[in-house]
Amino acid sequence: MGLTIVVGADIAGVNYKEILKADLEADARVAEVIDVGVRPGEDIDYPHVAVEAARKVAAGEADRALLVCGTGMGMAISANKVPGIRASVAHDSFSVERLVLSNDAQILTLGERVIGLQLARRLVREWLGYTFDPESPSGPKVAAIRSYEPDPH
Ligand SMILES: O=C[C@H](O)[C@H](O)COP(=O)(O)O
Repeated sequence: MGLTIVVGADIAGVNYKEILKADLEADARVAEVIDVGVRPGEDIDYPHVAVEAARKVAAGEADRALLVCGTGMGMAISANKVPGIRASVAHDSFSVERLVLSNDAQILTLGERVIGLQLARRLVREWLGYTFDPESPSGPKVAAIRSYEPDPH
């Protein structure tokens, strides 16, 4: 079964978001892409977009989210306010791998003002290929993160 992925951006990340969204829609591993904005030309501050996307993931409406702002940092900080969400910026191949395989993060954030477009596209392609294994040595560490949630589950 294909992945359902939420995409979102602020005004600083919307150009990459539109391109990455098209890449995701063309990828056979993706069943559905949910775009929470912004639309090109629209200006909504990144925390609102990040939390809307993260809530969809936390509610089980989507498997993952890809969020783009100027640096990726504000999107990650904001998304992590939603209980159960693990989000981080990752701008290199190894970090993207470990974000899923070590940290079971559901949200990848990218910075349009930091990395080139072709690297961003490559990283998103790679990101789709990773699946966390709860039986791996990283499993208990992620369980430990979850144990600090206000409502551990
Ligand atoms: O993390 C924040 C993002 O980079 C955002 O796109 C830009 O935020 P700023 O306008 O506050 O620098």
